[in-house]
Amino acid sequence: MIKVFIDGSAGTTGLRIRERLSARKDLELIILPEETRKDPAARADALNSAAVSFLCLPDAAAVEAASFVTSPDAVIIDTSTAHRVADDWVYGMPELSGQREKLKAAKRIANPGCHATGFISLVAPLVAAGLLKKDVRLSCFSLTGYSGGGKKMIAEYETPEVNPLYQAPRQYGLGQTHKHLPEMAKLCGLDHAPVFSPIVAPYYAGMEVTVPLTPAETSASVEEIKEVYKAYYQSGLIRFADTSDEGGFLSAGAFAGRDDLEVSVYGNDERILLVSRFDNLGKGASGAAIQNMNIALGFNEAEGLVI
Ligand SMILES: NC(=O)C1=CN([C@@H]2O[C@H](COP(=O)(O)OP(=O)(O)OC[C@H]3O[C@@H](n4cnc5c(N)ncnc54)[C@H](OP(=O)(O)O)[C@@H]3O)[C@@H](O)[C@H]2O)C=CC1
Ligand SMILES: CC(=O)N[C@@H](CCC(=O)OP(=O)(O)O)C(=O)O
Repeated sequence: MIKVFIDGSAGTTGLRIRERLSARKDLELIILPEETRKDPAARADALNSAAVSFLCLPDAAAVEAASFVTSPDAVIIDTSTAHRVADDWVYGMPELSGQREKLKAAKRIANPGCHATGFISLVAPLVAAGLLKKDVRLSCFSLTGYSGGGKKMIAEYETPEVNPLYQAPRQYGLGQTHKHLPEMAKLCGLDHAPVFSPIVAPYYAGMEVTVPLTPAETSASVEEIKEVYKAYYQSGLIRFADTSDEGGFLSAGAFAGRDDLEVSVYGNDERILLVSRFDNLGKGASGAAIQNMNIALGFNEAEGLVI
C-alpha cells in the first residue's frame, strides 16, 4: 500500500481530497487525529513516512511543512500559493506543453491557483501558438463560488445572520495585486499580468473565468483560436467544447462537483470571449492535486476523479 498524508485534512481542499481518495484500495491515508493535527512533530513524522503528502494549509503553514521534509523520496504537493513561482518546484498543470514529463519526475509540485488555472488554460496555448504576443496587455474576470475562500468564507456565507451584501456577487482584488497574478504571467510566458477582476458570488462551488480579446490583442479569428485549443487539449482533464452555453447563458456552476475543465470560445472576430469553466475545488484545487499525485505515482491521471 502506498502511504498518502493530507496535512490540513480538516480544511475545505483537504476534505475534498480525503473524500476522493477514501475509496482508493491502492492507497493508505494517514490522517492525524484532532489532538495532533497541528502538532509539528506529528506532521513531520507523517510527511517523512508518506510516499506523497498534500499540503492543504495556509501559505505560512505550507512553507513550514515543506521545511519538515527530510526524506529524499517524499513527493510533496502544495495546494497553497507559497511555491507556485519557485524555481525548484514544478507547476502542477500537466496539460501545459512539456509539463507532464516534468511532473513524472518531480518531488515538489506546486498546485495551481483556481483563478490562475482558468486564465492559464485560456491564454497559454494562444501564446505558444503565436496568436498572442508576450508583451500583450490582457484583462480577465472570474466568477467563483464562496468555497474558494476556505472555511472562514464558507462560515461567513452560511451563517443565518449572513450579511445582506453577501447575497449579491462581490468583486474583490480591487488593488490589482491578487496573489494569482505572478503565476498567471509566468506560466503563460507573458511580460504583464492581466487586469484581473475576481468576483465571489453566493453559491458554494464552480468557476467561470473569462478573457475578452479584440483585434488590438490578436489578429486571430474565433475559428483559428478554436483550432488551437482543439489541437492543444488532447489529454488530461482539460477539453475544448465547440459550444456549450445553456440557451445563451453560461452558468459558473455547470462543473460543480467535477474535476474536469472545459474551454470554449464565443463572440465574433471583433469581440471574442475565451471562457473556462470548472470547479474551484475540482480542477481548481483538490482534483488537480489528485491528478498530480496520479502522475507522480505512475497511475492513470484521472484515477478516482469525477469527469
Ligand atoms: N478553497 C479553494 O477553492 C482553494 C484553496 N486553495 C488553497 O488551498 C489551501 C487550503 O485552503 P482551504 O482548504 O480553502 O482552507 P481552509 O481554511 O478551509 O483549510 C485550511 C486547513 O488548514 C488547517 N491549518 C491551519 N494552520 C495549520 C497548521 N499550522 N498545521 C496544520 N493545519 C493547519 C486549518 O485548521 P482549522 O480547521 O483549525 O482552521 C484548516 O483545517 C490554501 O493555501 C488555499 O489558498 C487553492 C485552490 C482553491
Ligand atoms: C473566493 C476566494 O477568496 N478565492 C481565493 C482563491 C482560492 C484559490 O485559488 O486558492 P489559493 O489561495 O491557493 O490561490 C482568492 O481569490 O484569494
